[in-house]
Amino acid sequence: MRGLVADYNLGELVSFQGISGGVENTNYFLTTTTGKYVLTLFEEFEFDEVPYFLDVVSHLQEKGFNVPAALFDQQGERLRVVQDRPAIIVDCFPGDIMDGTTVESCRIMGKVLAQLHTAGTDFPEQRDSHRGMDWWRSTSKAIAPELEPEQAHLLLEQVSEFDTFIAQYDDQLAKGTVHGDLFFNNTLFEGEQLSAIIDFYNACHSWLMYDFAIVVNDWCSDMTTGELDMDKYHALVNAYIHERQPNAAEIMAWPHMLKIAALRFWLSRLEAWHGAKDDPERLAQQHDPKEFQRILEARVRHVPSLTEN
Ligand SMILES: Nc1ncnc2c1ncn2[C@@H]1O[C@H](COP(=O)(O)OP(=O)(O)OP(=O)(O)O)[C@@H](O)[C@H]1O
Ligand SMILES: N[C@@H](CCO)C(=O)O
Repeated sequence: MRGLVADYNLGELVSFQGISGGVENTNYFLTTTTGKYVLTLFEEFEFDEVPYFLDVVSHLQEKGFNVPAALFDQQGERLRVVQDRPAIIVDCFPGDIMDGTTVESCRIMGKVLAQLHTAGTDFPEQRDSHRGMDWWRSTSKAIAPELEPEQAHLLLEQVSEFDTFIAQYDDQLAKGTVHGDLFFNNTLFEGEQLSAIIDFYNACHSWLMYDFAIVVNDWCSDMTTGELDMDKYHALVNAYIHERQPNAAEIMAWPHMLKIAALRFWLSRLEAWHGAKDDPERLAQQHDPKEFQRILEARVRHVPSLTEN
């Protein structure tokens, strides 16, 4: 670690500490004589896949967002290899992960999400999601036999319903560069102020309404029931719409996007859960798939309108 830090213009290493929060990458807080930083080792991507994500973040940083762009070492490299993994160092932002969302934080997120979507539309690179349509079609077929019949039916039925919808309306829905995983635990707040958005490693070129739905499902749902907290929902949705008005097809797509966004995280959690089931230590670190099963079931029962708030 001392040798790595010495390759950057960050002064000398004082201390470092592993971060236990994440599930996808390996992260460390670094304290040096010039400040605090975060080292990320990418566990899911090979070296050549990482530059896209670094370019997304630097594009958004240039547009004024508080996002963690990779720092350059003394050779002018921002992507390194550490312990055989691609690795970067970024600034450590002030603020904390909230224990839960509030109506006010939802309002802030709605506004900033619409601004992020607008800022991402002129990003020149396009990358399909590695957890997009192809992935959920094949993974749902692979996971379904492991589920109770009722759950398997829900999963396969929803994938098929979305296929039918998107075949007809895809070209009418705005696409752009989106975060893809903007859960509240990927934001830092200092009091009521949003101080940073982190973890852009699910960024991709996709439907803006899909990204909007990912955010609403996580920020506005009661995780124990899956139901929406309507005060949070109105705050987030109204703030978004105030900044970026969805077109008629996007408004019609809203229930489909909320359902498929819930399914995507139900499925990724199921996949991770099944992958870890023989290793109790890894299993204990996994997010609970049931939370997103309940959110999907709640969205199948009812989706509030996007516009009549
Ligand atoms: N630039 C940063 N500034 C401050 N804290 C950070 C920064 N990057 C990461 N962290 C801290 O590290 C934690 C894990 O980071 P991150 O969410 O990127 O990991 P991850 O493995 O991708 O997590 P997950 O997959 O669960 O979303 C964050 O919750 C946050 O506490
Ligand atoms: N936000 C994801 C984990 C990281 O991709 C989840 O909660 O399932």
